[in-house]
Amino acid sequence: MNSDRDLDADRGADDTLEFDYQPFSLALEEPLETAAGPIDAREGFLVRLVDIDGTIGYGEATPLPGWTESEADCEAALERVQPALEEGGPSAALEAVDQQVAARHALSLALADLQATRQSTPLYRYLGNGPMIGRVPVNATIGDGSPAATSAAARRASDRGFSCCKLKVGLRSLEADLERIRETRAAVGEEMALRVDANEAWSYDEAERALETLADLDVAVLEQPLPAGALEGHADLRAQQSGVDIALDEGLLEHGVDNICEVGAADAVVLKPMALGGIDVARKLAAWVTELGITPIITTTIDGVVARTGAVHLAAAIPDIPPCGLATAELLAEDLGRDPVLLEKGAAVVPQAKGLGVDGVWADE
Ligand SMILES: O=C(O)CCC(=O)C1=CC=C[C@@H](O)[C@@H]1C(=O)O
Ligand SMILES: [Mg+2]
Repeated sequence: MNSDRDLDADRGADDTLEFDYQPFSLALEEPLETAAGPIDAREGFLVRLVDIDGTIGYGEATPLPGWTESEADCEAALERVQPALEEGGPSAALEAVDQQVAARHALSLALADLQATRQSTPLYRYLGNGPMIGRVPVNATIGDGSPAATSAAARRASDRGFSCCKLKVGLRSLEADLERIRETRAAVGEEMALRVDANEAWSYDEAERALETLADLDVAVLEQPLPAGALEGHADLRAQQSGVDIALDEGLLEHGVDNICEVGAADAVVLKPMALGGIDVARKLAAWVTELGITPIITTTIDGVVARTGAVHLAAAIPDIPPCGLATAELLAEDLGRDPVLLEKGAAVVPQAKGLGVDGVWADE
């Protein structure tokens, strides 16, 4: 990717970058029930960089307990950005927030949006220098609920053209979850790709038992069945060769790519740019795991329009990306501004305007 070095090379113009941030709070339509607890609102900070010509770059930090630094640590990191920019430019500012992934995500996204906007190129092309991409495939995200509610939600997704659904499991007994998946498969037919995400809730025995039924029900991916620490356990599940891919999400944050590869713990990894420190970090990880034969899946942490759109551009910069967890706008009851990403037949239509393609989000604009 072009990097903040481009901006540093432009120093002069960038000596006068102005950084600012605004807090926000977004309610969800209804809580997303996960095995790690419900997510009912998302609080964070919208950030903005303005250069001497008035060109703007937006970023978003939406900390999520368990996944990123706390809101207080995030805000403290954002406070360090302006002085660091004045001292040493964009690289120094990124270094000042290096240990706070949500804050770094916000700043690096604002820098990338600014630079892509200056180059009059959509963010995904600035990131990847690749071909024009019109759309990226996305999955519907379905929280815990009764078998009837789960299968009805999957059916609605199918009617809207989604060809992949991810179901949250792990809040009820294994048998009850398997019943939900059985009913869902019956409701959507065999064309729909199904994934399940247990958010670390299962024991090894439960996961092993589950795999047999999941394979019978043609579930494509089982995400984070065991606690993040259980690297060998995930490797053992993979060794069963059930036909169901094992994906690591929390486990990637805990162990990193090298350790996962060493023991062969994953067929796929879930990359949440806002929990990894930025779309630049996530993109490098995606390229690295692809080389190693592991599939990257891009998702959000149920964020506002700025971070979500950044994740769509990231997915568009990755060749042959499988369905990604990017259809999360509809889980929110409100947003920071107009969504430039249309969802059409199970795909996100990638904005082709310059930069992120997000505007009108700053409170006094
Ligand atoms: O991947 C998706 O379909 C949407 C994002 C998603 O599922 C998650 C977002 C935030 C927190 C988590 O509970 C969850 C996940 O574990 O992947
Ligand atoms: Mg997950």
